[in-house]
Amino acid sequence: MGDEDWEAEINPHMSSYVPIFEKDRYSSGENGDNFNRTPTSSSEMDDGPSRRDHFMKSGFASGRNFGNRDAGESNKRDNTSTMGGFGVGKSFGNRGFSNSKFEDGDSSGFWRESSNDCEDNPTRNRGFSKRGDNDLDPDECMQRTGGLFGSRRPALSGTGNGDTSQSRSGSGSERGGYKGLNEEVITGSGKNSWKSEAEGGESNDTQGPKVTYIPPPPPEDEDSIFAHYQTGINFDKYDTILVEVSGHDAPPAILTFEEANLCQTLNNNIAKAGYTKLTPVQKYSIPIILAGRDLMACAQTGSGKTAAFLLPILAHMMHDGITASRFKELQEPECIIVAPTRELVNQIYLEARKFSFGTCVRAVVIYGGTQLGHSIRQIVQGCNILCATPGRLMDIIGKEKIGLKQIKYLVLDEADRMLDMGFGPEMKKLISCPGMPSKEQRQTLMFSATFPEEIQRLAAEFLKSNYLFVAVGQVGGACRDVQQTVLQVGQFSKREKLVEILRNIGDERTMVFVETKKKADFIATFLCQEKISTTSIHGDREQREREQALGDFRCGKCPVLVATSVAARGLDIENVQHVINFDLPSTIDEYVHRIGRTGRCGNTGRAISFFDLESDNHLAQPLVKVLTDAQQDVPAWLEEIAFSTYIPGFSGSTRGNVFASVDTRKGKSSLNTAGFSSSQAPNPVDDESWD
Ligand SMILES: Nc1ncnc2c1ncn2[C@@H]1O[C@H](COP(=O)(O)OP(=O)(O)OP(=O)(O)O)[C@@H](O)[C@H]1O
Repeated sequence: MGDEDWEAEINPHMSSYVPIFEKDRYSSGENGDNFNRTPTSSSEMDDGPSRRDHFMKSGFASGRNFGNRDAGESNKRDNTSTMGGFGVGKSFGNRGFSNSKFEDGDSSGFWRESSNDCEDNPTRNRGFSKRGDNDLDPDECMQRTGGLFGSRRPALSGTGNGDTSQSRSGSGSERGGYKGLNEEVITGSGKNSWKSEAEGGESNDTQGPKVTYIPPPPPEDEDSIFAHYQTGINFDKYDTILVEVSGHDAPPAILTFEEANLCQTLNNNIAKAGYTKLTPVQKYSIPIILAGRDLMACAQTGSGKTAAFLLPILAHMMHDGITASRFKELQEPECIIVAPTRELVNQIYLEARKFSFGTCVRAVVIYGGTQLGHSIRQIVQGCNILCATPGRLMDIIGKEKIGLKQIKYLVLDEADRMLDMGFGPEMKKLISCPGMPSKEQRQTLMFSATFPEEIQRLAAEFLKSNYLFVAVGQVGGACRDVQQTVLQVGQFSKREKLVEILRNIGDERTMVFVETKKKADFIATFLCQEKISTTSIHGDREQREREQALGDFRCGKCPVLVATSVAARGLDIENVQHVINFDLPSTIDEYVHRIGRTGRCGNTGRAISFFDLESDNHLAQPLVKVLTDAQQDVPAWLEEIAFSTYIPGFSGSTRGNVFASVDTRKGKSSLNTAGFSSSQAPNPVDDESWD
């Protein structure tokens, strides 16, 4: 089936929809970036762009709201005749949509696509290469080749075009992604190219289009900085969770913020953030970090790990005195925080900005998919805390905008992810960079909700030997505030079931996880056609689109977000009441992170997972374990599958190994059969479904 067929297939369904648009926040002017416009296109001023084009470019803005927009607003959007979205190119063309009518319940077209496309094949990708989604963020994650700690990316090279996710592995459109509105990219050394923006330019003009996106600055007013959501009814239940600290001479936990003895400004900021009581991970981690110890901390999703490292770091900085920010070509931050996805790193930055409000500590965020010159401009204005994704960080270090000599704190958030074979090579390079203080000279902090054994062992290379290990509850366990349901749903019934559930849910915010980028596009389109306001986020979308999608979801404009694993970790979005695993992930760790997007900070949430007997049996055993540990009902059929697929003492099969229940320094973990964690999978391609 060709591109035209796909267009013919989808167009009739789209024609009746006019998607919603916000005023184009990203167009020229507001962020001072003229490069994102299409210079040859007069169409931004034109009337009457086709509805389909708008739909294609809006990121599936909304089914429900279609029809509500006035033409003037939509006319602001680019009206190129190219359908950059689902319509043409490699996105969906040639993917076998023939005979597939969305309405007629015949999903054969889509599923034929899956089976014909090795990138997406849900069956073939199970286990080892389940992450064959290609949904890595090529700018952050260079793991496709090189194996464990071997990356194709030259250390600190300036050759990698740090500005362009596209340049490393093809443009978004080349890679099959949705290509959104106003996503013009400028290549070469034209007047608008990055080369003219940041000194030094780049040597690889021929490598591909430049990314020119400049994210809009976050709001500066105090109310926005301190905006927060309420803790939930189960917040106090955190106190009952067992905490284990291992390692020598751990300082005692604190019970209140006052005991931490933080400076007044920090205390004010904590109060303004609405924090009155410490969460368990904070009670234990804050004194450990204040005592200068290295730490590996594992606590359930949504339980306040970010503040657990930010507050004591800031307290140290305030206490020791830091150099106030001032313009310098080479900045030497005291703290670097790395995280695996752009959205997460941005979120951490906003937290750092909140807690450092009114101090002279300046936090900066840099991440891929944005203009490199913009990152550099942020840094040279002063930088005490640098929040970064690994790819962009290494580029900036390579460009000698960041010196590492002053680093006192190195934080790996989602540390198991940062150390696995996807990001591990970059992290190894980071700690071997010239100037980076040795582990004896710096404080290294690692946080996650999951910590597989072998990752703990890898982590030792980064940590002082006397590091402390804090385990809040079951390491790798799911948050108990999430009510988990597993339904047996075959591939061919999934869409129908999804629509049924979403209609029952109504307008409540729901994240739908799928396994591939193309499927994310497909399901989002399908839901829009079903008049369910939906947007999507995945690694093939332009950064602008990703941020727009997240914004639309956060504010409730699109209450359904279809996502790949790129959104599985760390994201803290108010009011996400439901997570639906349309496709189960390949690993139990990822399942735990995904469902942790709901039920945060003492609030309750629901997770519904479609279990496909054809492809998900390997997850039965760990799923039963996770459900049982979280005191959830376990369906009898799932127990049966788990029993029939039970592998005594299973560890280290090609699917991964048993996840840790304890600090691995205590010896082999006593539990559990629940593993199949991601980290041991040897094939770097496995990581493609990340960012
Ligand atoms: N002591 C506290 N009191 C009130 N709210 C808190 C407290 N600590 C954290 N929070 C809030 O709880 C939410 C979840 O925190 P955070 O994102 O740090 O969780 P996390 O443990 O890092 O989750 P994940 O494992 O998903 O990354 C945030 O909105 C944060 O502001």
